[in-house]
Amino acid sequence: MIPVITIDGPSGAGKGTICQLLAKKLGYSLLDSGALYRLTALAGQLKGADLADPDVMGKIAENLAVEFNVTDTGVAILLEGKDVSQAIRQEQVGMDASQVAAYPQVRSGLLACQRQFAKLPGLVADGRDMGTTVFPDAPVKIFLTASAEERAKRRVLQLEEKGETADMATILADIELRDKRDRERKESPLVPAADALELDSTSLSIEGVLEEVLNVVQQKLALT
Ligand SMILES: Nc1ncnc2c1ncn2[C@@H]1O[C@H](COP(=O)(O)OP(=O)(O)OP(=O)(O)O)[C@@H](O)[C@H]1O
Ligand SMILES: Nc1ccn([C@@H]2O[C@H](COP(=O)(O)O)[C@@H](O)[C@H]2O)c(=O)n1
Repeated sequence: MIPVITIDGPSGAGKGTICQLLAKKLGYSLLDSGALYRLTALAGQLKGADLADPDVMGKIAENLAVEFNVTDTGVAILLEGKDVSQAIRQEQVGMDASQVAAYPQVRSGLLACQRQFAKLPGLVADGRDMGTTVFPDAPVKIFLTASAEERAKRRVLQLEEKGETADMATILADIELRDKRDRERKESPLVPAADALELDSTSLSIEGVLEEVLNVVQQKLALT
């Protein structure tokens, strides 16, 4: 069986950061499922599609021409051959991704693509429904949270580090809207899997979270 570690949770909880560090440490592959929802939204925008049409967006999701190329500096994400690694990180693309992610047609359109990431020696999967829907049999499931205020603070710092201006009140409102959509949608809502370990990172450093996660992984997978 391929060992899959799922880390789900709301925006800005630190999933991406921890998943990257964990995958590197264990030599596992990495699935950034949020990138697939962002790519679907961006592909829709570039094609001039109606983002409010679930059937149209579902077809776009199912037929995404995407490549993840590992480079010395990180992962280059290509959409139809064009590097969109930066473009998909824009706040507006994140908001559009959160809109189209509520459509069952989009979620089912991305399922097979996500499951193809599971390869030996193992996979670290980052998202909202990794432990509940995409990899329900994963042996290690973590649900990573932090207060909305702390997550907004982290996002503001992250944007400022990239040289962008960020308004705390706007970012907090965006985070709360995304949380609401993710938690209240009918299809694969953001909820911890029954067998997930919940970890609140509000007052933990990145190193502190990684240490706790590694402890859980070592216990569950009996790694040395
Ligand atoms: N425990 C922590 N303490 C302080 N800052 C953190 C912590 N974890 C992550 N961060 C920082 O918070 C920001 C958001 O983290 P990250 O992108 O990993 O969150 P995420 O859960 O993947 O969000 P999203 O789902 O929206 O992509 C980053 O700048 C990251 O360095
Ligand atoms: N498994 C997932 C992953 C993401 N989403 C939605 O996509 C949006 C963008 O994700 P990021 O993690 O890159 O911020 C996010 O706001 C979710 O609405 C999802 O539904 N399921």
